[in-house]
Amino acid sequence: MPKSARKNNGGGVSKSDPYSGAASRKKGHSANNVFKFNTDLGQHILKNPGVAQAIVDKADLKQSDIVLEVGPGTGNLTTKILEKAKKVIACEADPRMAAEITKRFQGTPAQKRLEIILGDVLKHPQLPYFDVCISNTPYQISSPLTFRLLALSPAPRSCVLMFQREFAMRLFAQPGTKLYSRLSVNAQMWAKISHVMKVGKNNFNPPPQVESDVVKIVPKVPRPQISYDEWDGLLRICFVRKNRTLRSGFLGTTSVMEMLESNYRTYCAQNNIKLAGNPNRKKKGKVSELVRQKVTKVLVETTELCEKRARMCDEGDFLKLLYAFNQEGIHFS
Ligand SMILES: C[S@@+](CC[C@H](N)C(=O)[O-])C[C@H]1O[C@@H](n2cnc3c(N)ncnc32)[C@H](O)[C@@H]1O
Repeated sequence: MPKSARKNNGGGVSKSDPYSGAASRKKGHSANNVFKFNTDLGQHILKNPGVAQAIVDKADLKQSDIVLEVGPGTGNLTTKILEKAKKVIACEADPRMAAEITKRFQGTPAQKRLEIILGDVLKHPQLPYFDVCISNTPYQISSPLTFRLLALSPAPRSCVLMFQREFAMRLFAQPGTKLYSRLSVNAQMWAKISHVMKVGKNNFNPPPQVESDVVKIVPKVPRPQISYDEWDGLLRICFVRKNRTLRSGFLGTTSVMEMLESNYRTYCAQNNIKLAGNPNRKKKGKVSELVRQKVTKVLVETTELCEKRARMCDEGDFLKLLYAFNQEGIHFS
C-alpha cells in the first residue's frame, strides 16, 4: 500500500472503505472518482470519522428516534446515525449524491431504515415528522435552514448542526456586538444554543475556505407563547437596518407604515371593528393617520424605545414592543 494511503486511512477506519479517508480519491471527488464535488452546493465531505462520531454522540439519540439529515452526501454521517436511531430521513439536493448514498446502503440491514428525499430541503412543502436533526450543513443554506428549524411546531427535540464559524457565532451574539442580528434574537428566543466543538478545514474533502463549528440547538419547552410569524415579522422590520433608530425604521419608512396600515385594516375586518370614518378609498388618509398615531404611541409612550437602535435591543425590548403593538391592534403577519 502506498504511504499516502496508509496515512489517509487513520482513525480506525477500514482501509477498504472508499468513503472514509479519501485514500483512493482525488481531492474534491466522489468515492469512486466518478464525479467532482460541487462546492456551490456546499459539498465538503466530512472525512474524519472521529468528528462524525462526536456529532452523532452529541445528539444523544434514542433507539426510537427518527432523524432528519440535511445533505447526507455520500453518507459518512448517515452510517453513524443509523447505528443509533430507528430511522433516518435524508434530504439530498444532488441526484448524484442521492445515487451514491443509495448504492452505499443497498443490500445492507440498514437499507430499510433509510429514506432518501431527493430535492432542496428548503423547497420541501412539509418536512415529515422527526425527533432530531443532524447535518453537516451546506453552508449556503445555513440561515434559511436554521430559521425553518426554529419555526417548526411541534419543535424537534434537538438539532446538531455544523456551520461555518462566523455563522455559528451569530447564533450566540449579544446586543451591541457586531454579529448581533435577527438570527441571534430568533435563535435565543426559541432555543437554547450550545457550542459542541470546533472543526478544522482539513477534516473535509475538499477543505472549505473557512473554519467550522458544531452547535446544538435545543428548542425551548414549553415553546414561548407567541406567534413565530408575528415575532419574526416585527424583527424583520427592526433589523432591515439595525443601526437605525426604531422611530426611523417604523415612522420614517413609508413601506413599513403602508404594510402596518394594511395589516390593521385586516385586523379590523376580522374583528368587526369599525374604522374611524368610512374605510373606503376617500378616507384612506384617516386610517393612515390613525395607524401613525398608534405606532407613535407605542414607540414614544408605551415602550419609550423610539430612539433605541435594533442592534442595542434585547429580547425583553422586542417582547415589550410586540405586546404594545398588538394591544393597539397592530400586527406583523
Ligand atoms: C457539507 S456536505 C455534507 C455531506 C455529508 N453529510 C458529510 O458530512 O460528509 C452538504 C450536502 O448537502 C447537499 N445539499 C446542498 N444544498 C442542499 C439543499 N438545499 N437541500 C438538501 N441538500 C443539500 C449537498 O449536495 C451535500 O451533499
